[in-house]
Formats: sequence, C-alpha cells, structure tokens
Amino acid sequence: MKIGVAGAGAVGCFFGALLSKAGHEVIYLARGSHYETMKMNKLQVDTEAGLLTVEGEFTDLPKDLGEVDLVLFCVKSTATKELAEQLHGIVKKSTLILTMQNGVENEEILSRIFGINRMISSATYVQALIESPGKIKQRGNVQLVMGPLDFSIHNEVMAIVKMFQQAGVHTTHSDAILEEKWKKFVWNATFNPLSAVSCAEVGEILDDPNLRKTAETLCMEVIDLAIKSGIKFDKKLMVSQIFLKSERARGHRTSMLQDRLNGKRMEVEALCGFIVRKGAQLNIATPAFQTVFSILNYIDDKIEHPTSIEAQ
Ligand SMILES: NC(=O)C1=CN([C@@H]2O[C@H](COP(=O)(O)OP(=O)(O)OC[C@H]3O[C@@H](n4cnc5c(N)ncnc54)[C@H](OP(=O)(O)O)[C@@H]3O)[C@@H](O)[C@H]2O)C=CC1
Ligand SMILES: CC(C)(CO)C(=O)C(=O)O
Repeated sequence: MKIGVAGAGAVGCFFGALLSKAGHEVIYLARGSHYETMKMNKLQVDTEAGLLTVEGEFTDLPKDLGEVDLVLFCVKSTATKELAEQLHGIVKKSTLILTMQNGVENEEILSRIFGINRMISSATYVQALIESPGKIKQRGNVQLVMGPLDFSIHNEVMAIVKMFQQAGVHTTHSDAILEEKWKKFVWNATFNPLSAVSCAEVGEILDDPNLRKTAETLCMEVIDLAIKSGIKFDKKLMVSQIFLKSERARGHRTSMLQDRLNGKRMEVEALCGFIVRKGAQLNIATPAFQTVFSILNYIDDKIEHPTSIEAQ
C-alpha cells in the first residue's frame, strides 16, 4: 500500500517510520527545517524499542501525494481545513483518509471535504515529539483504536488495522470510533488546557488540591457535553476512569503544554473552543471551559503569535 503522511511531525513520522520499516512505500509531507533535515540526513526516530533510521521519500509539496492509497492525516487541528482543502484536489477519488489527530471535530471537517465514505478515524495513544529537526522521540506505550465513519469501508479498515498490527503497533478495530474518540477527548480536555494554563505536568495537577478540583470540574463539563451529544457515558464511572488513567501519566507534559513551551500554536479552538461552542448549541453550561478558553486564546493570539493575527 502506498501511504502519504500529511504532515510529517511527531505522530506522523513515528507511525510512518514503523510502516516504512514494515516494507510499505511511505511519502512524508513536511515543511521548514524539519523537512530539509529529513531530506538531507534521513528521518531518525528514537523509539522506546530503539533507534530507527528511515530513508523515505520526503517532500514539501502536497501534489506529490497524488498517487497514495491512504493518507495519515497528522497535522495539528489548527491546520486541518487548510491542508485538507489542498489535498482534496490532489489525491485519487479512492484514497482513504485516516485522521490520527486529537479532538472530535476534525472528523466533521474532513468528512465535509473528502466525503464520509473515505474517512477513518483513530484514537491515537502515543507520546511523541519533534526533538530537533529530522529527529522524533517516542516513549511509553503505543496503542491505536481505529474505525470507519461509514460502514461501507469496513473491509478496507480491517486491512489497514492488520497493516498497523503487522508493523508492530498494538491496534484494535472499533465500530463505534466516535465513542472511542470522545473517551480520549475527555482525557485531553481534562488535562491539556489546564496544563497549558498552569505549566503543570499531569502529576502536579493531581497533587495540587485547587488544580485537581478544576480538572474535576472540567472533566464533568465535557462529560455532560459528550452525553448530550449522544455518547453513552456513565458520568461517575467515566470521571473515576479518567483520574485513574491519569495516575499512569504523572510525568507527562501534555501536547498542548509542549506546544506552549515550544512557542507553537496550541489546539485551543479544537479543545476548549469546540466545547464552548457545542455547549452553547446544546444548552450545556461550560463556565470552566469558557474561563480556560479565554485565557489560552489570549495567550495564543495576543501574546505568543500577535503577528499572525495582524496578517489575517
Ligand atoms: N505528539 C503526541 O504525542 C500526540 C499528538 N496527538 C495529536 O496528533 C496531531 C498531530 O500532533 P503532533 O504530531 O504532535 O504535531 P506536530 O506539530 O509535531 O506535527 C505536525 C507537522 O505537520 C506540519 N505541517 C502543518 N501544516 C503543513 C503543511 N501545510 N504542509 C506540510 N507540513 C505541514 C507541521 O509543521 P509546522 O511545525 O511548521 O507547523 C508539523 O511538523 C495533533 O492533533 C495532536 O493533538 C495525539 C496523540 C499524541
Ligand atoms: C496524553 C497523550 C500523549 C496521549 O496520547 C495526548 O494525547 C496529549 O498529550 O495530547
């Protein structure tokens, strides 16, 4: 199978590298110094299981993904619409799109652009980062839960699940993938924005009584929203599962905190903005998210990236 990685950052390069090593033809779409370093010196992935050096095909031109059968869609949610619109006119009509992103709104945006019958989604459990241009670091357990948004591509998805399994990734299939995504979203919504506001690791949030209380409030708000959106969660059980799971991630700096510390745009809109907007639509109160959203949005737009706003 010919696979395109769009864009090839931490998550895309990690999974792309495993598929390359398993013998698949993988083309990596990246940009900037990360792209230039990979093109010149190959891709290096420092995984929990050892160092991988990948001699893939690297490009900074979306048009080079024209012949792929599957796109691993791995940009930050801030770039979803822009890159999807570029790729839509380029990839084949039969190309399947697998979003490995956090959040629960990318599926909707991508389905609108590519059509729901080409869409696969995964709840992506991995801890990876771009350590320096051309070099990815991954630590901890890796797991994918994958499923189609439309049942008509069930068989194709089963083949892709098998492909990831054969590449050594613990991958399972789900016919209720949006439920799986919401489960992960509840965890991310509980910890990512709060960690980005406070610059605290997950363990520090758990140990500080005030931060912990705020995390619990955020968790309950997002679960109420999930339930009102049609996801079948038991609220009490879900809260206890989220906090139990977080005990295993005590030393983790969430991806949103990493983005803030690295001066990158945070996925504020895809997490907090979505929750506030959807809450207003469905008549679910989300005051804690509104507070965190206003602070993070201000930090992201006015303090960290003031010029990108002026340029719009
Ligand atoms: N990192 C992690 O451990 C996890 C991340 N996730 C989710 O996965 C998604 C991806 O995260 P992650 O891999 O960390 O993000 P990264 O920022 O590391 O990777 C995205 C890459 O895509 C590049 N890119 C963006 N737009 C384009 C474009 N138009 N053309 C070419 N390249 C482009 C970015 O470049 P540039 O930097 O220049 O913008 C960046 O290198 C997010 O939704 C995240 O929340 C989920 C689980 C774990
Ligand atoms: C917790 C983790 C690493 C899970 O994959 C994540 O999704 C994030 O930090 O955003």
